[in-house]
Amino acid sequence: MQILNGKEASQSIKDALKLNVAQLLAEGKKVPHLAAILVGNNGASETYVAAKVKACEEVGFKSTLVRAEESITSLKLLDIIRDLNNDEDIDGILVQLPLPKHISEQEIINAIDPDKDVDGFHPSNVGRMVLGQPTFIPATPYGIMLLLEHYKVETKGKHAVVIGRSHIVGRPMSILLSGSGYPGNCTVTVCHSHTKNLEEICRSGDIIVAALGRPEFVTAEMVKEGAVVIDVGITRVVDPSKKSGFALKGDVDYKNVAPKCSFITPVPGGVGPMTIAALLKNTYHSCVKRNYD
Ligand SMILES: NC(=O)C1=CN([C@@H]2O[C@H](COP(=O)(O)OP(=O)(O)OC[C@H]3O[C@@H](n4cnc5c(N)ncnc54)[C@H](OP(=O)(O)O)[C@@H]3O)[C@@H](O)[C@H]2O)C=CC1
Ligand SMILES: Nc1nc(=O)c2c([nH]1)NC[C@@H]1CN(c3ccc(C(=O)N[C@@H](CCC(=O)O)C(=O)O)cc3)C=[N+]21
Repeated sequence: MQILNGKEASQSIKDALKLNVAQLLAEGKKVPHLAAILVGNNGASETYVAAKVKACEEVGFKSTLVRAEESITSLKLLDIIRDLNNDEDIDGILVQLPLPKHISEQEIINAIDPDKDVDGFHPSNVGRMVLGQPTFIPATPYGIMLLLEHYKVETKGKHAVVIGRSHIVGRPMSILLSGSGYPGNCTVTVCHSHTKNLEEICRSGDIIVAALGRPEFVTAEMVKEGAVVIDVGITRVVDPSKKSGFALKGDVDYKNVAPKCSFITPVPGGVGPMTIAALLKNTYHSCVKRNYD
């Protein structure tokens, strides 16, 4: 069993980006600039956005955090996005999800300039991804592809089972794994809450991507010997023994599943850090494409 260490792989991506930034500076060019919009004060969202801003600093990008009250109207939020779209220095715009219920996420995403949509959530970028055209790939599935590549995990001809069909993880993951080229060329089964015989389907998976958000859902009985298991899920569960007061749980029963795997991602330290590294890569490419291509 080998651990797919997202902390390590993301560090090597960040090291490469640092060199890219140094090169831009040496050529007297501007550095990549990411704007993150955080609405309300959801604890998990605060943590993730803080981690993204910190990662920007680490590699020498500029970052701007725009905070808005939970009660902000759609119109006001659209104003913020319009200003960021028009700001020439900004290369990437990210609206941290989920948004408060009174705001339509799709309406907000549609307003982001697709050339600055480093999350890859805009319909034009989703369309480009489906067609296999160069575009911003959503950070979590992109990070998983980079992780598979980093560890040279074989994917060609494998049966990949993706649990979850969300627009930010499961759906794009299934499209990327079924695409041609490496890592891809898988035969993909997408599972969701209406899937029958999910256990049986999982057992036939050479690769399992668990992205449903149910702690320890994937048990040892659902995993075949030698499988590759990617655990996307992160759920905070109350744990008084922890300093923070909570523990992070993946969608996989790691202790019992890991011994059966050829490769597995831990939580934390697996997909999470790769998501951030992928976002930085998208932001760098946006900067180069917008300014210097
Ligand atoms: N590590 C990282 O970087 C990231 C981690 N995450 C984590 O990944 C998890 C999933 O996130 P996200 O995709 O946004 O979640 P969503 O809640 O948007 O989607 C969950 C998906 O799982 C399906 N599902 C739910 N319960 C079951 C079940 N019992 N059996 C089969 N399928 C089920 C749902 O089906 P249906 O469509 O039928 O409702 C849905 O398609 C969460 O824990 C989240 O915190 C998310 C983003 C990034
Ligand atoms: N517009 C938008 N884009 C996103 O990419 C996006 C989003 N909204 N909403 C929520 C999800 C979640 N997400 C994570 C990012 C990093 C970690 C991460 O770094 N996790 C660490 C642990 C962090 C901790 O301590 O909580 C790890 O797994 O090691 C996790 C989850 C991005 N998302």
